[in-house]
Order: sequence, then C-alpha cells, then structure tokens
Amino acid sequence: MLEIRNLHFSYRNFQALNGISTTVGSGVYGLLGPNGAGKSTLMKCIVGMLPLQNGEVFVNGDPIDSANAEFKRILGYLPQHFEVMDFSSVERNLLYAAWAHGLNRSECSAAIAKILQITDLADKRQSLVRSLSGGMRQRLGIACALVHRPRIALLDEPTVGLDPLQRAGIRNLLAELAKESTIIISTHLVEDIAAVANRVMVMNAGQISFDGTVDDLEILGQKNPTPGFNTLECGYQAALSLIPNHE
Ligand SMILES: Nc1ncnc2c1ncn2[C@@H]1O[C@H](COP(=O)(O)OP(=O)(O)OP(=O)(O)O)[C@@H](O)[C@H]1O
Repeated sequence: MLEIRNLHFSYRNFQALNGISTTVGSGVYGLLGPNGAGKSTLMKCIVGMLPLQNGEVFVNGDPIDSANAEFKRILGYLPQHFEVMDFSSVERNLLYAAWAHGLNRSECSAAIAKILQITDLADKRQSLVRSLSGGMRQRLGIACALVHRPRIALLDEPTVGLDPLQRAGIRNLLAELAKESTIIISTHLVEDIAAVANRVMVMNAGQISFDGTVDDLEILGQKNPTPGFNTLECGYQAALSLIPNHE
C-alpha cells in the first residue's frame, strides 16, 4: 500500500507538483497526463530521486526512506530514460540490478531466471545489450526494475517508442506482474490505460484532476462526448479540464 499525502515539489520557482494526495493498493494503476503534467516528477519523489520538499509518502504505513535497504527491495523503478550497460550481456545487467536492489548471491540466479522468462528474454540471456531490438531493450529495462519482485513498481512510460505489437506485449507482461505487485505506469496514451489499468489517475499541471476506475473515466466520457473520439479519450479530455484553474 502506497500513500501520498499533500505532495508539493518545485524546480527553483516552478511548481511541478501542487498538492498530490492518493492511496494506491494492488493491481495496475495508470498515471495519465499530457507532457509536463508532473508524472515523472511524482515518480521521482516517490522513489527518493528528488527530495520531499513538502508532503509525505508512506509505504505500508512507514515513511519512505530511499537510503533504507528495505525500501530498495520493496520498490522498483524504471525511469523514462533508463541506462543499461550496452556492452554487457542481458544477464550481467540483471545481475547488477538484482545486486543493487539488495538480493544476495543465492537469490540472484532464481530471480534472474524467473524475470527472463516473464519478459520473454530467456533466449537473449548471453546477448550483448547493444544487439537487442528497441522492444527487447525496453523489456530489459522493465526486467531490471522488477528482477527483485518489488511490492511496488513505478514504470515511467514503459511503452514509449514501441510499435503496437510490442506495446501489447508489455501490457500483457504488466498484467501478469500485477498479480503479485502494485504497478504504477505513467503514460500519455489512453489505450495503455484501457488495456491494463484497474485504476487511473489523471494529472495536469501538477495536480490530480481525476482519480477513479477505468469504468468511471468511461462514464465521464459518455457524459462529455466528442465526435471522432472514443469514450475513454473523451473521459480523459473531460478529466483534464476538471482542475479548477485549468486554462
Ligand atoms: N530538472 C528540471 N528543472 C526544471 N524544470 C523541470 C525539470 N524537470 C521537469 N521540469 C518541469 O516540470 C514539469 C513537470 O515535468 P515532468 O517531467 O514531471 O512531467 P511529465 O508529466 O512526466 O511529462 P512528460 O510526459 O513529458 O515526461 C514540466 O513543466 C517540466 O518542464
């Protein structure tokens, strides 16, 4: 269980997060919003890459502390622009990720075998990362974020740059992983949310303008139809304008 209370964050004098509060349980949670909405900033604050300036984040009732080894095992994070070691093998990258998340030597080999199987990379185990396709590299990034089976995983734009078939593959993968973890994905693609998320939070200008189920967003879309758009798209557009000071 992840709880965020009244989170604010400013880059110098630009306010990127303006009072975010929500509680996230199990399943896939979609963070939907246009470019610049604050999705990446929110994820970075949750995982401790950015300091909490104002507000609080709790995991299972405990305040988040990124320096605490226990949190390294609880959290998994795929940044929007992630780094992997291009001149090393897939397996070596996963070994490094597993070690960085606090797995010991005896735990690593089973964890790596399992995530290779889930991400459909088992036959690439010994391949150099630079030889992988874009979709495989993206799956490796996800595998590195999830190798230690975190209870809470934050994936920033996991389907970006992928073709429709690859996106469908990643969405299936996330649905599989969500059986035992909380998965938060950020995206600006409504179709990603429709396919995989149980709940959706729409962000705009550093605020949450909608927090509910995909069905709730669909109902909002039915009440605000726009010719040429499907009901979820209409719900998303309507949700964006629910912020009081939205221009
Ligand atoms: N290091 C930074 N310094 C100053 N402003 C920043 C910095 N990083 C982000 N911002 C600004 O903060 C706002 C929120 O950015 P953020 O990357 O969190 O949005 P986002 O919803 O993830 O967008 P995108 O989908 O484009 O990644 C944007 O206006 C962005 O320009």
